[in-house]
Amino acid sequence: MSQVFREGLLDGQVCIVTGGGSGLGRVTALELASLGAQVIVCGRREEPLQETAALAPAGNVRAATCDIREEDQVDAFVDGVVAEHGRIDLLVNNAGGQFMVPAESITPKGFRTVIRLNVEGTWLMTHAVATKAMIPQRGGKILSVTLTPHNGLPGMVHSCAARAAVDNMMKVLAVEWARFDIKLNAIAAGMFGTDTFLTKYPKPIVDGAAATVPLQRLGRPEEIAWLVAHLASPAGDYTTGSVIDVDGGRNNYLGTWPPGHESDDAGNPLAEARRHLRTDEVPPRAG
Ligand SMILES: CCCCC/C=C/C(=O)SCCNC(=O)CCNC(=O)[C@H](O)C(C)(C)COP(=O)(O)OP(=O)(O)OC[C@H]1O[C@@H](n2cnc3c(N)ncnc32)[C@H](O)[C@@H]1OP(=O)(O)O
Ligand SMILES: NC(=O)C1=CN([C@@H]2O[C@H](COP(=O)(O)OP(=O)(O)OC[C@H]3O[C@@H](n4cnc5c(N)ncnc54)[C@H](OP(=O)(O)O)[C@@H]3O)[C@@H](O)[C@H]2O)C=CC1
Repeated sequence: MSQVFREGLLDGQVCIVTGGGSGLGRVTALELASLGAQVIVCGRREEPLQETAALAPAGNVRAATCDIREEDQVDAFVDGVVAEHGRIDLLVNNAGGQFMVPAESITPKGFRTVIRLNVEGTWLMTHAVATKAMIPQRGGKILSVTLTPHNGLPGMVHSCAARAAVDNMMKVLAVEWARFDIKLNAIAAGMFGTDTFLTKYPKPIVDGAAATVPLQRLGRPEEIAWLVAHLASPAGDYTTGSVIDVDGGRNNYLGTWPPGHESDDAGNPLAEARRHLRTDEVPPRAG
């Protein structure tokens, strides 16, 4: 049962969540399912997908393997969903990722790997779902999980380039496909305490991550899932072409306010002394 939304909010919707076998994708798939949607999760590995399906009490999550980088697999997967359910209401492009290394150490193959997964994989899924289901049925929603801060993450130049491309892909398609009533948005995630996030990156970076967020904590996966559910519901019907940051404020400032050297002894932000104008200093009225 959802902690936020009413039961049955998404009854009848058919939703795909890529990368639904773990982390943000799993929690999102289960939230959509708890609201009555039929959810199909895909990823490369069968086992974690089946685990997600088993976690849905109503049995309305189905698992299917699909590597989003492979055109044939994407076509077969989307054809299968349309054959079984007749329509697709929501695609969540959540599958993605990268490795963190300094730019000068990234090989051409490494750069291509990340671009191929995040840009081409997202495009293949988006194009297949649109052409096979949403354009013919005249409607649907596509959400792509990307990254903040938008001015870039050192150590992840490939992924930052890729996610900026996806942000823009959603914006352009929101204009082109408005004539088919397809809404597309990006959800730019900050840092969320998923198993991969907590184990993949160097420990000092993970340990120090919350301190770089104005709200001083990592995101909780359900905070992505709730936004997806909101946008999937009628509350999201007028939102398209947006990049929505869910990052505890991190896109706007890399840290808390005030930083140590800009605070007084009590930790309050420094402020200039208020200047009181004398009456003979008041500027004359214009005109
Ligand atoms: C701390 C700030 C975090 C900011 C917020 C972001 C958080 C997150 O996104 S958390 C969730 C992340 N989840 C993932 O990244 C999961 C998906 N990722 C992957 O599957 C891999 O990381 C992938 C993107 C590299 C793709 O894997 P795969 O297709 O299996 O690719 P290979 O492992 O075969 O590697 C191909 C190629 O890429 C280069 N490479 C891979 N890893 C590294 C590395 N650690 N350092 C340098 N280069 C790497 C390399 O060129 C590989 O080819 P070979 O050298 O021939 O192996
Ligand atoms: N956690 C965080 O702090 C943040 C995460 N993000 C992004 O959010 C998304 C989810 O992240 P998170 O849950 O933390 O990470 P996970 O590593 O848990 O999720 C990635 C998922 O994508 C799947 N996947 C990877 N490659 C492919 C592929 N070629 N085809 C199909 N599925 C694939 C994986 O399954 P399998 O290996 O079985 O294929 C896995 O389930 C990712 O795009 C991530 O980069 C963005 C910002 C912050």
